[in-house]
Amino acid sequence: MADTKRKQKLLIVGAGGHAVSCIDVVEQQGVYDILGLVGLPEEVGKKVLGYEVLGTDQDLPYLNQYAEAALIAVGQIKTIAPRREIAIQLLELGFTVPVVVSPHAYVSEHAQLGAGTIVMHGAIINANVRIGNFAIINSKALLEHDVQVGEFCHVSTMASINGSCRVGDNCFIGSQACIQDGLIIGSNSVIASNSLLRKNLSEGSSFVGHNNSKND
Ligand SMILES: CC(=O)SCCNC(=O)CCNC(=O)[C@H](O)C(C)(C)COP(=O)(O)OP(=O)(O)OC[C@H]1O[C@@H](n2cnc3c(N)ncnc32)[C@H](O)[C@@H]1OP(=O)(O)O
Repeated sequence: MADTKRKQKLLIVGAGGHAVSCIDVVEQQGVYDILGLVGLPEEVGKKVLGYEVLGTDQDLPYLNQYAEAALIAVGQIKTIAPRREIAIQLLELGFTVPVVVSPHAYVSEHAQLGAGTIVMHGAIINANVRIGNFAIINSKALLEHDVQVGEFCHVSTMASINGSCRVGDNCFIGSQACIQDGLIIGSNSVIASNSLLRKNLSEGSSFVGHNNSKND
């Protein structure tokens, strides 16, 4: 018998590069039908991978009639402000904010993912990992056993967060950064791509390079 179960409609909020990657993950996951995107005024009408930018964030109340769920697909490097503002708006309007996980990622059954979080292709999330709401776990990122990552964090492509690390809220971990096991990274920190972190970081830190020496 044909599968008549209707897929839930999902709105993609954001229409740039990160949105392109998010669409691919949503399509591969196969759980939602993408209604379209929300973008900047100058992006309205353009198509991204065949999906139309239907309006701006001003149109979210209207679009909510046609899509129950929404995914924030605005990227995040130096500031989380746009993602946080959109999250507040979506929750106030009553959108559901699902967890989106690529079928090409490995997520342990013993891991917990917060609402609105996306896990992209090739990521590995090992046992006992806990991730907060609205995080981006980008392609091929590795979160090892017992890691905790707060809300609104972006763990970028191929970054490695080793066992038992604790990352606060609103952090950016750049592409291919490596965090030694057991470290604590304070909230609102930015770690540049390719960095090697061997010591804790206090809240609001900006870190570039390698802190190899005990005297750093
Ligand atoms: C799928 C995706 O695309 S996800 C996105 C993936 N992208 C990334 O991971 C890259 C993210 N960006 C970074 O890591 C940036 O370096 C940031 C955000 C930490 C800092 O950016 P900015 O504030 O613009 O700093 P800027 O690029 O001007 O560099 C400042 C200085 O630090 C140096 N620097 C910056 N990044 C690095 C790095 N990763 N390693 C070594 N040195 C660096 C620069 O050479 C520059 O040095 P100078 O002042 O002597 O010239």
